[in-house]
Amino acid sequence: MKIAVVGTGYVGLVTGTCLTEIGHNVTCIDIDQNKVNKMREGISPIYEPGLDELMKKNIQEKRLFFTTDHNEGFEGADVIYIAVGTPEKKDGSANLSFVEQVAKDIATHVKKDVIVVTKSTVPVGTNDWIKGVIQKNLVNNVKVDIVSNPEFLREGAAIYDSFNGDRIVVGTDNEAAANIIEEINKPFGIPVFKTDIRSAEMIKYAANAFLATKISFINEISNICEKVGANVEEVANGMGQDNRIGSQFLNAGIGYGGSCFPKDTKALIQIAGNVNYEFELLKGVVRVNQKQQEMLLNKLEERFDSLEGKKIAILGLAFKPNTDDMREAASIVITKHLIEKGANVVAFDPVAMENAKKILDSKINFASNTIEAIKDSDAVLILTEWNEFKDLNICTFEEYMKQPVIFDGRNCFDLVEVKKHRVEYHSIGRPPLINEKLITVK
Ligand SMILES: NC(=O)C1=CN([C@@H]2O[C@H](COP(=O)(O)OP(=O)(O)OC[C@H]3O[C@@H](n4cnc5c(N)ncnc54)[C@H](O)[C@@H]3O)[C@@H](O)[C@H]2O)C=CC1
Ligand SMILES: O=C(O)[C@H]1O[C@H](OP(=O)(O)OP(=O)(O)OC[C@H]2O[C@@H](n3ccc(=O)[nH]c3=O)[C@H](O)[C@@H]2O)[C@H](O)[C@@H](O)[C@@H]1O
Repeated sequence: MKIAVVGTGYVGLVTGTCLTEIGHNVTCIDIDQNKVNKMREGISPIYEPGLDELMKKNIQEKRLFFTTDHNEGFEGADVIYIAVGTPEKKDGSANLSFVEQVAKDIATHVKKDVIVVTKSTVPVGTNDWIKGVIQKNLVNNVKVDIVSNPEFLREGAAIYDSFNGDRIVVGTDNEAAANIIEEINKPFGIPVFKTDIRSAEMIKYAANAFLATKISFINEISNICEKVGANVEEVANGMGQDNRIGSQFLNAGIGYGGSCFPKDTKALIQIAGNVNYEFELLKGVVRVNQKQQEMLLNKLEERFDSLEGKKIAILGLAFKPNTDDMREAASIVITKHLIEKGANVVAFDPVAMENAKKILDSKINFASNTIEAIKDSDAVLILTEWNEFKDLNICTFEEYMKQPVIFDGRNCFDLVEVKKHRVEYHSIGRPPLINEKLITVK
């Protein structure tokens, strides 16, 4: 099958590359010439484990191509995937201007019948609107079918998820188009769930909102655990063993970030609001998440008389491990606050430093490794649970910090292990550990 993918971000590039891996011929189109130049060399512009290797292999086997020219990319395509961004507007609703531009480009350039598949996360009703935009601007007399095919991959595990997803959702009012999309995806061996377009669009928002709800729920439980002397990890473990609840997405921390949960929860509140429905539960989920990002800061500020001039080390800047994505990362809010309080902030992240430097305060110093970041610091804040940090021997904090006061926003360490060391350790939803022999200043 000859396929064009428009937009080569996390979704488009991974989708395009994985479709070539199962034998399709794919041209990826992006308006960013620098990205396209890199990708032609088999270099991914984003950090995603395993992606470069797959790209190089399929470029070599002449199945994967890149261009900035929509006309060239659409030439002969049986199917066109839309995978451009749908970022948040100021009012929380989804910005559909990139999608609109692609719909117009499709209308201008397609010369044969084609199926347009929307992978981007778009509000309910958008696929009908896309169809309208294409029909209105269509230059040639061709038939265009529309399919909603929302994406469920996670950054950092995108290749794995593409080959091991739980389901592929195909929403359309045209059975023949649904069958073709099912056939394209057959080699992945993932069950296909066929439904109508609006339900498919809603499934995507409902799934993300539900996962976000699980996170905010466990974060609220963690805050109560701290006050009543319970341990949130034990609680999540005990809850998760009930199959009706499930053990995933019950890790308490400093809230969810990333390019999707924050924007998609707010967009769903808007979608509901547009039909005069107040999604009270989801509004609470969003509020709890904002509050949770500040929890670690509150602990830090309670612990020290002043942060003025204190050296605070930040371990982890990306919104989660195995990605260089800084969108809506908790580190943005936390470092901003520390700088405002006059702290001397030194940060380190194994892969997100380049992106972080572009958006974080210029007063932040960036270290080139963990030791350099924590050396002579008054406190360390762990914001991303990279394995590199989880595997640290606690002795490292004792050895290098001015005083080993640790604020762990991702519960990276086992309390039994921490207890063996002369450190002060604050985590999320678990009792603080303060070694009696440790003398620290406030
Ligand atoms: N990032 C993720 O993990 C997931 C994202 N999604 C959804 O998928 C969509 C894409 O997300 P990301 O891949 O993160 O976006 P992104 O922002 O990383 O990439 C979008 C790409 O589209 C390109 N672009 C914009 N307009 C274009 C045009 N007219 N023609 C060609 N290229 C154009 C941009 O240059 C950029 O490279 C969003 O709707 C998002 O909500 C869904 C599931 C997972
Ligand atoms: O629509 C999307 O873009 C994607 O959003 C999420 O994927 P992603 O944002 O890549 O990352 P997650 O692993 O879901 O983590 C999101 C945030 O939640 C936080 N999280 C996750 C799980 C948990 O138990 N606790 C928790 O705080 C993470 O630290 C991170 O900040 C969904 O998991 C994907 O299914 C979806 O396709």
